[in-house]
Amino acid sequence: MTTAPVLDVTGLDVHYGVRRRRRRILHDVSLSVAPGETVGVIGETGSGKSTFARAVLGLAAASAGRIVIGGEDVGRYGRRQWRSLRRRGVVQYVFQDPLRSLDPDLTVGESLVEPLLVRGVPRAEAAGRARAFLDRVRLSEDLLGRLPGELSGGQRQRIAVARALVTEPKLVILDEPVSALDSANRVQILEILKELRDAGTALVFISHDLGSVAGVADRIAVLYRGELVETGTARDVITTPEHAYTRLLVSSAPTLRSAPADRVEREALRALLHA
Ligand SMILES: Nc1ncnc2c1ncn2[C@@H]1O[C@H](COP(=O)(O)OP(=O)(O)OP(=O)(O)O)[C@@H](O)[C@H]1O
Repeated sequence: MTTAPVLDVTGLDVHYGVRRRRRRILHDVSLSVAPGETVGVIGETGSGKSTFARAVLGLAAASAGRIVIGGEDVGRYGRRQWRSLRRRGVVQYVFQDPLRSLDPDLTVGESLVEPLLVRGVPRAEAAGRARAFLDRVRLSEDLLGRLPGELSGGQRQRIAVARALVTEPKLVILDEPVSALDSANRVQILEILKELRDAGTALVFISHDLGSVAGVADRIAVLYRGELVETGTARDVITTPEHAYTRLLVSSAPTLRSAPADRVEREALRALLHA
């Protein structure tokens, strides 16, 4: 028996600008994510990663292609339908800047409880679940009464992760969730994501850093100049990268190689890419 994908993107094109300023940012991007699967989307700056996240969340308009989330074709969804999709716990998101994912006027407790109340969970149960999630992201209950502005960057991002996952949505899009954090916080959030992944939510983890994605993702999709040039299991993409750009990424990530990166090889790959 095959299970239906929780996210199914086919032939996605996104353009920005109008008339002579119109530029194609994404071209013919197709990606399918199974329930409970973690897919890493990696690419250099400007390759279109955030645009992909925005299109999947209905924040950037597709000029071609189809996006199906949890069995719903969201192509023509308006703002209200998107809100309903999030409220029904189908899709959630975490951005690089946690202040974009959190309401600055809600305390940590309110931020965690609100999505549960909206879904009809009784208040006492919602409060209990919020506390349990604080524990899962390794934060103390003392923070429940604080506002996002009264937390450190790492604490804020953990709250953003907890808020996105507290309703146990089918799909969470994480756009550079660890890029703004120091290395200790980065490692902790990656550990937390690994644990939460095992709870059954599908994650799309977007990052420019192959090293961050490698330990969390089941599959990796490589975006280069707006096109997906390679998709495969994390192991295959890292051990036998096919596209020259992927080989360059792998050779530039020292923690993924047993031997030090070879400069001559990297220069040859760059030359190949720009030929
Ligand atoms: N609102 C916009 N209007 C016009 N062009 C845009 C807009 N947003 C992004 N772009 C352009 O689209 C391209 C892709 O941007 P995007 O933010 O998706 O890249 P990215 O891979 O996420 O990069 P980064 O890693 O730096 O965040 C870039 O050339 C960017 O300048």
